[in-house]
Amino acid sequence: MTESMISVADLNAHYGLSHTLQGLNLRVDRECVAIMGRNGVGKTTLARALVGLNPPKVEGRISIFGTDVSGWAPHRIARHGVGYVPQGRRLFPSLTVEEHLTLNRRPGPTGEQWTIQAVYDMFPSLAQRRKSYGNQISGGERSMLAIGRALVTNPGCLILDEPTEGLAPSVVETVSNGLRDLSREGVAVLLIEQNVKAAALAADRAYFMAEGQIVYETSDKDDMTDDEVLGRYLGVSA
Ligand SMILES: Nc1ncnc2c1ncn2[C@@H]1O[C@H](COP(=O)(O)OP(=O)(O)OP(=O)(O)O)[C@@H](O)[C@H]1O
Repeated sequence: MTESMISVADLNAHYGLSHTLQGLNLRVDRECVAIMGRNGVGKTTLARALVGLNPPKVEGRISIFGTDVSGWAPHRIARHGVGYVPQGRRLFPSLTVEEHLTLNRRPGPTGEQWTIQAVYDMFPSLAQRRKSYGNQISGGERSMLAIGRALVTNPGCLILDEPTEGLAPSVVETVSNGLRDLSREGVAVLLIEQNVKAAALAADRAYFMAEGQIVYETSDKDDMTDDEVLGRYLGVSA
């Protein structure tokens, strides 16, 4: 059997005495996989561990494209072909929309198809704001720019931490459809998402996370939005 694009085995993370990730296992192939879970269960900690932004203590194995990247620095993981859309977006107030894209643009494992124009085609409102600075755009535009900035690196794997936060429903749909299409083109997409409808639209499979572990896995879209399932594993409803 060939190794998955992302493979995580027995991942543990600690913040001081707090054991945040507790022996977590997951895999992502050429598909879109959602991670769903309540606030504070460790979703961001997981995303950060995958891209090398570690809390004080992390143990376990993280393999990306068949290479063990455990302990690698974030820039090395990025160069390996991993795109990351962080929560909080981390944009630069002194750079324009276009400069954010230009500075990050490079060919990646999937070639060069994600040009700046391709990002503008996906998010037309960014094209209109191309000369605006990172601190002069709306929350939704910030999310779009953070996604665009990851896409122009032409990643082979894309990790997104609540990318639809702050987006209008029509743009949520654009993003979800875009992520689904990206996975169809062979990119491994790991989508942390609290918007269950957005997750179900984009994802082929979902992991439900609670207290630092995966507690449920499904590839049934109805399950992903089912009130009984969501209530049982996440304590929320769709
Ligand atoms: N820098 C830190 N120092 C200490 N504890 C932290 C730190 N960052 C996160 N934690 C704790 O680790 C746990 C997991 O946090 P994390 O941000 O990974 O959760 P999350 O599932 O992404 O939550 P949310 O959906 O609210 O973003 C929480 O209890 C949080 O308080």
